[in-house]
Amino acid sequence: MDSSLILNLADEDTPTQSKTSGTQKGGRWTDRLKAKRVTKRKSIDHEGDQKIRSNNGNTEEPPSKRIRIEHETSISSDSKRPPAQIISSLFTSNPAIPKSTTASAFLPPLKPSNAPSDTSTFEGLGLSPLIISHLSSKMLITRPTAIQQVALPALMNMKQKDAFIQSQTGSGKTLSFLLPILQDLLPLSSLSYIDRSIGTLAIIIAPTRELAKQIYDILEQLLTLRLRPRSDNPQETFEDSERLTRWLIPGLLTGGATKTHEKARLRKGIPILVATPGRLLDHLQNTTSFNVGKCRWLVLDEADRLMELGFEETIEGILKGLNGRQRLAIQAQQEGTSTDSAGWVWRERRNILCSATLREDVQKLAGTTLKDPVIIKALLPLQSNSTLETQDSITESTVNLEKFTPPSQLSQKYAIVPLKLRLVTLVALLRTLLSEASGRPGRPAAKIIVFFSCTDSVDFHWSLLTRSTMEHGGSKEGDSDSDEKESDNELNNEEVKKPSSLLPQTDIYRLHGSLSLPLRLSSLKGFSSKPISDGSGSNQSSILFCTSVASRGLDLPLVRAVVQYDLPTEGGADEYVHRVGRTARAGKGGEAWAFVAPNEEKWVPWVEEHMGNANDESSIKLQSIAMDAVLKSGFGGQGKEVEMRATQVQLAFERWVLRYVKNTEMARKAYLSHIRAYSTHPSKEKHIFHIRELHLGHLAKAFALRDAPTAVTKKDASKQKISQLTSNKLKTKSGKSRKPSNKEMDNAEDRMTAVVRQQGRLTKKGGVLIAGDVSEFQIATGDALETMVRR
Ligand SMILES: Nc1ncnc2c1ncn2[C@@H]1O[C@H](COP(=O)(O)OP(=O)(O)OP(=O)(O)O)[C@@H](O)[C@H]1O
Repeated sequence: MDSSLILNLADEDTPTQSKTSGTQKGGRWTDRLKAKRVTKRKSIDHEGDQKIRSNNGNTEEPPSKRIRIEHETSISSDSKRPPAQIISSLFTSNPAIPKSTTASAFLPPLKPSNAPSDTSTFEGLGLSPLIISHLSSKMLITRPTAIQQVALPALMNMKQKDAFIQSQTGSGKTLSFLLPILQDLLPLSSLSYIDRSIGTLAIIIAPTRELAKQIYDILEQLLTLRLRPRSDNPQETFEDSERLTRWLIPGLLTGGATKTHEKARLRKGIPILVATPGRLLDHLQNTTSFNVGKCRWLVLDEADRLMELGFEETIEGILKGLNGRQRLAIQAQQEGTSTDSAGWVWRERRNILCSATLREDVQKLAGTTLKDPVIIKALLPLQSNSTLETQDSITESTVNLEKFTPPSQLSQKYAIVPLKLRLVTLVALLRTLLSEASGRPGRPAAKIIVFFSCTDSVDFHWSLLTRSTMEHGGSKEGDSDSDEKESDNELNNEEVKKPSSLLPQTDIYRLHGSLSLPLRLSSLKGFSSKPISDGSGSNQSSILFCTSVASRGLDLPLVRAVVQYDLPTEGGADEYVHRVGRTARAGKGGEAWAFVAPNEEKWVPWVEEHMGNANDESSIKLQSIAMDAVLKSGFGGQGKEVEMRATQVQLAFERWVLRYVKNTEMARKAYLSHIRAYSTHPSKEKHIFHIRELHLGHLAKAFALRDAPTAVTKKDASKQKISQLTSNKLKTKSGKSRKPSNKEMDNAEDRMTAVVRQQGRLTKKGGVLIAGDVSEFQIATGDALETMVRR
């Protein structure tokens, strides 16, 4: 084996001091290198004990030193010398978990705040019987939610003006505006000349393509509406009757199709249009056949997101375009040059803004878009004496009246997890959440969403969990090199779904903004589709790994839990509420989990305070769950066995990362991107999330790296130039990348296992790791992890 192979892995845990003390001046370079290695190994032996002391009264190294990782560590393929990687136990040298946050009392879920009403009916609100019957027979919607109770009468009253709808996540805002639009347009079906060439009568703007598609799908469902049979023929069924909504063609303008294709559709006429802002403005400016002169409704959905994405000017352009075209259309009719609208009743366009929050920027948008708006919102929590209200203007008191809160039935939990243990705790938590759903006949399979900080982290964790196994090689395709080509192991950009052997009967999907639109849509469709039975009576569960791209507005049915593995870097507490709002929708139950590092514990009271009033008895509280309990329920076993199993899982991940250079590079890229994302927390959150507080060596473990991968200096980190730093690879002398040998990997693992065993944390019987109580662990497959936990 080539003894000149160099692993350019940096070691953040070795004090800079040790580098200097181990520096031998003069002599041959090989001697200098040997001296450096000896110093290095010594420092590794004391890793953890010297660097970051535990909470037993010992001090921690100042944060500024922690992020200085400056020297390279060499690795020799000489079997007598263990590779100089950091081989640390997962369970030592972790910062203390504050006692107050190890576990808190069970908080019983409250009455749902976004559920359909028990008492109110759609009939009572004045909705057409035709629409009511369609809602109940085709969409299984029988009673209105709180926001629908107040929005429908207000919006169906044509004397009312522009409106602002504000309500919790999952409370049914979409139907609050779609139903009044439908009720308004339906009577036009009886006009003799009506067909799709009437042009666009209603436009709904959504900030992203996914949201636009979701609204379009609901609209399509609504527009399959049929009128009652008009003939006396008893043979004719409701289904056979003429569909008088046939002219009400829904359309989607998101830039997904070619412009020529979109233009052709617009020329034919699209009476109800769902669009993203940029594409809509483009057609308003450039497509002369786009007939919007008679447009009666304009809805801006997810207004807060529209503002965050910088669409303010685009929306101003859209308003100008619509107003201009309407003026021209009226003028043409007055001058008798228009023939398509004889008898048409012109009506001023009604503008509606929907948002879960009424922040300053949303108020600004309301100011430019809405004329004397009425505020429509449901005061929550919805109790028998609660009020539903409309107000005549947006005032300061309106804005401050309520904080943006998640649905009250949502169970919100958090666990304080040291950085080194994040990865294994995530696996344990997912296994627990899945196990609660599996194996129980009649229960639907679990759907879980996991949020990561950035695209690279999503891709890395997706690859890691879907390709690694507990088999010795750590890689799915097999143990020997011949079984698996490195190229097969690369991330395939066309793939969004894969099963995971660590999470039985589960497909993992991924979603982020760097995927193409068709892939994003197919990922969402796959994740939210009905679970397929595997023939044994149990259903396939699904997990979605995603960035914040999935936090707003997406209505993914029956999501059982939302896990915020990385807390939001943008959008503060509101973003947290949007993310958790992907579960507990329309009165259903749900769980939200947040991973909090020990140094981030101030986040908990901070987010609680932002969601509710601290002095109020009914203020929102997050329940603390001890990390040990999560590990135990995920991996099973008693006492130290839990730690042993977690260690085995971590080792499997590390093996996979080391197996191919591509894997290592993916892990490093994700690690660096994560640090970069972490550094973007706004300054007002720096007292909670400061990059100086990140222990980079421990964080590396969370990316299954045995070392912090690069020479990250404090200066560089703060300047966010991390990505530009040299990436570390196993290199040959000639500079070519190579993967570590099996021996190198085994040596590293033996040392890690030895560290754990020395501390009395690992027991071995006949070479087999022992497990305790099997019944704790409910998932069963033929995988090695299951075999291990069942022993
Ligand atoms: N009256 C109702 N009864 C039962 N389910 C309903 C009712 N109205 C809406 N829903 C369902 O509730 C879910 C959430 O609706 P919707 O997506 O409109 O919520 P939202 O308030 O817009 O949420 P977000 O703020 O997260 O975008 C959807 O699956 C929808 O079909």
